[in-house]
Amino acid sequence: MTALEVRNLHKRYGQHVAVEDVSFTVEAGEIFGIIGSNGAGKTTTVESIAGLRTPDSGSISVLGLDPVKDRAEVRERLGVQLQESSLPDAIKVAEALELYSSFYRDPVDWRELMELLGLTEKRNTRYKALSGGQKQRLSIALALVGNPKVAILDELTTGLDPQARRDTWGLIEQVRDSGVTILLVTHFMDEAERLSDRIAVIDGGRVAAVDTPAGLIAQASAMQRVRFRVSQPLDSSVLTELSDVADVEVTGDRWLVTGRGQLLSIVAGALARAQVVAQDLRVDRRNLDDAFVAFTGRAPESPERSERKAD
Ligand SMILES: Nc1ncnc2c1ncn2[C@@H]1O[C@H](COP(=O)(O)OP(=O)(O)OP(=O)(O)O)[C@@H](O)[C@H]1O
Repeated sequence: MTALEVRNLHKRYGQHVAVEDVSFTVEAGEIFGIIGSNGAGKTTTVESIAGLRTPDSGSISVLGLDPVKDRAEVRERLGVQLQESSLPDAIKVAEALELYSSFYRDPVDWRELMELLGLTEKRNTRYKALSGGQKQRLSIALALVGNPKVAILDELTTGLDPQARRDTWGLIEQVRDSGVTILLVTHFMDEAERLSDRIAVIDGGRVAAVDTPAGLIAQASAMQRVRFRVSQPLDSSVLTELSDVADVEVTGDRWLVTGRGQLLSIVAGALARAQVVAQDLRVDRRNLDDAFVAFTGRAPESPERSERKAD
């Protein structure tokens, strides 16, 4: 079943085109990642889905509803955690959750949610006194308190330390397993790769690619690299004459073979036939960072650069 459908979305601010042409479909129960550099158009896209911005053209369907025409119904079914929450400094954790739950027809038990997100101990703490990680967890709780079928999480772990990021990922998987479809906006490749069932790469207001993390990596890196060391002489023609091998580099006793297909077993077979024992034989693992560079021509941002202490 389709949970979200975006077709030919276009949005400009004055003369500046923020979203040129974005289309994708999210199936119910998926974690669907949206990755892209700063200014790629991610937030404009998800805020249009949430009905917070009105597209200039294109269509959006959220569980069969139009976010602009059916705003009230969409609000009931869609939970949104945006980049910056705008809670008053003086509001306490429990007050915020109780207040937000009163906005919905069929909210979850906010006390259970507070417990699930590890905030019960902080129930009487004012918003301004929470740490970065606690504020983040509260904003996730507020996005989920209305018992949504679909949740939008924008820059989920920006500013969290590595442990808090991993804890948050575990939590999001739990939320997905409870049946909520999740649209996850991030510019962190490790987060997108770890959590997403499928990912859209957005670049310059357009969708550059949509696939599973493994599919994106495979699309972007047809070439593989195999490394090994040898302690005895080896004639490079043993490898260069293989049809799947594109290049062989030798530095001292270190060999680097670039090629296609099942390169590791092809190289291992050739070495065995030449009766050469290779040490440290390994294939370079390609990751989503490599795929991102291939699709956008830009390096992804690293989490460390935007990290601040969380708890
Ligand atoms: N309200 C606005 N008025 C004018 N320009 C805007 C507005 N909102 C966004 N933009 C511009 O539109 C482009 C897309 O912005 P958007 O926030 O959608 O990108 P993003 O991919 O979410 O970026 P980031 O990762 O930095 O949040 C950017 O160039 C941005 O400066």
